[in-house]
Amino acid sequence: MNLTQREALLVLQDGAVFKGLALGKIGTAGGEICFNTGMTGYQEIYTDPSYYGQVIVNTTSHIGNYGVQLHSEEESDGVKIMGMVCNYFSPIHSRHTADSSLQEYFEKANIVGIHGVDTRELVRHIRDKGVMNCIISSEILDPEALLLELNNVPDMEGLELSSTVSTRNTYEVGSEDARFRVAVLDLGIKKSILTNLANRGVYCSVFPAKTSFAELAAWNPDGFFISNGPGDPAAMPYAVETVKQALDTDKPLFGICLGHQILSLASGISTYKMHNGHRGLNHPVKNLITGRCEVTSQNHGFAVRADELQDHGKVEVTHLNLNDKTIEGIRRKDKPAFSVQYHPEASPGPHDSHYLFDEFIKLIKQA
Ligand SMILES: NC(=O)CC[C@H](N)C(=O)O
Repeated sequence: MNLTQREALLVLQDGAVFKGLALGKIGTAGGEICFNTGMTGYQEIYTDPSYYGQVIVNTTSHIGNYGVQLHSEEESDGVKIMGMVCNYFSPIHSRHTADSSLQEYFEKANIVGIHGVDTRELVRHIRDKGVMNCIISSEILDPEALLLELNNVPDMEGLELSSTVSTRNTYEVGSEDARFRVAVLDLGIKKSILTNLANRGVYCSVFPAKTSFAELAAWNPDGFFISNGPGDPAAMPYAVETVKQALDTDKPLFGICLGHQILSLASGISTYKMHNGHRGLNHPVKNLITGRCEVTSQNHGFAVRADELQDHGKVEVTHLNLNDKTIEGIRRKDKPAFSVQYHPEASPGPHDSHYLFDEFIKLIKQA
């Protein structure tokens, strides 16, 4: 497949302009600009619903070179990012199991991208200035006009997005004869989380984001799972309320990423927007209980406040990020509930943290 040599532009909210070439669909797209440093797993990243509303910069030097696999490497029912920026975009792919090229995949999903951008320069710029919105276009090549368009891109702070990407209808995953039943609150769940639960003998019922606690409880679960997802956790009082009520049952509860932030909010700890998020596959995290270091997969732009966790009567910190000491995991002292900010399902990423799923099962068995 040949790429066009059509020009494209990336314009940041602060007026910085980067020139490149078009990829994917010809068009215009805006969102919050985020960089992911992972060297593999681009398809899992593009289909992770937590990236909804965001334009992804892949800092790895080659993108597209292994094509895409239609179902096995998708983390949801399709591409969820708003747009993509990279340095070298490969028009050809070589992997005998690939179903198509990334170019074709993006065209079908209506995703606009730009390649040939010096991603090192771009990331240094965002790293220093902090996270901001951006717009990419292969149809409007006037920076001033794009800056005006950028005003229509909503600010991520205060934005509720889970109800847009969550399932419309409740569905089940796993075998009905499984040993345990877990009610999953889908705030934008990745498929591999459900696979990890089902592989451990869990029958999951996956509920839409705005399902009331009464509906979850009526299914008579043995435990609750609160998923990852896009947007600002502080804009989701409905999910915080559901988690508060789930905690009152004293049944085991496990949260990942957005789910971790919601458990924190439900426990009286606030969240904040980070200067830049953590997105990549090699973030070192210290498990404070075992003293071990885990190499983790991460994708978040908000975090929970460390100062509010000091001497907190009901919550203790279980995991710390070794790069910047941000909170990576908590557990309730008074309830069988815990959560992590990073992604133990490791898709894409290292498998160091799979044990957390086992710990959830152990809590359910004990209960
Ligand atoms: N992966 C996630 O669940 C992301 C959570 C949240 N939207 C954040 O950016 O921090």
